[in-house]
Amino acid sequence: MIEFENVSKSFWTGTRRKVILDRASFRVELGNSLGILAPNGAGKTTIINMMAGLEKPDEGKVLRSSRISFPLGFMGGVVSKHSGTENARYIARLYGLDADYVESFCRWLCGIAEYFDMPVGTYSSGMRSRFSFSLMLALEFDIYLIDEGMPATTDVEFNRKAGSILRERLKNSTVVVVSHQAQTLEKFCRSAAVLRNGQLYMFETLEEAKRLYDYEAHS
Ligand SMILES: Nc1ncnc2c1ncn2[C@@H]1O[C@H](COP(=O)(O)OP(=O)(O)OP(=O)(O)O)[C@@H](O)[C@H]1O
Repeated sequence: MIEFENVSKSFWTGTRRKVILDRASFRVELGNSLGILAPNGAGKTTIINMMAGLEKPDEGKVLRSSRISFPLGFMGGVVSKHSGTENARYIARLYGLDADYVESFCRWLCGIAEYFDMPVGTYSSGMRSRFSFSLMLALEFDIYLIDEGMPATTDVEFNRKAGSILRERLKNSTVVVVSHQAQTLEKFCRSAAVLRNGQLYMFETLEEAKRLYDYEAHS
């Protein structure tokens, strides 16, 4: 579970304070995949980073009691001068997993041929996206964090393979997806929330969340 307890977060832009969350409290429960709808710049990435523990709230607490992934696309743990193989094996060991399995799973899924043995710094942005998505799916988490603002892959075959593995994984785990469009959430999420005026409004269904989101967009 991830629980936000009275969390406030804002950024000072030099002229004003940009509020992302204002004493917001909500929970992500295991087994209830959540989609968060918010317009661009509202703070989707910041919230995902707080869930992952990469960013701290200004006030309040973020309680994390499950195995929570790094955000999809996050390359913080990946060393550019090392190859895909070396990174996959190193990260497998960090998570206490079988390095042979993680390496071969990533090699198979990301489909970047000989580049898997080349330094990650030489990868194109599409290759990097495929590598980080593959790595995330090779590790086992209870909650997967996906920021659709991250570079998406344009490789149709990869998207199909990775999408079906993610859907399979979601039978036993939970996902949090943030997006500015409801369509992205439809595939993965049962419930949904709308980020608005520093609060996260939770709904049981995506339909209900869409109603508030569309109303906001047109008012
Ligand atoms: N370190 C920072 N200092 C100042 N402002 C910041 C900082 N980080 C983010 N912001 C601002 O906070 C707001 C929310 O940023 P965030 O990246 O979380 O939004 P987002 O909803 O993910 O945006 P997008 O959909 O465009 O990716 C933006 O206006 C951004 O410019």
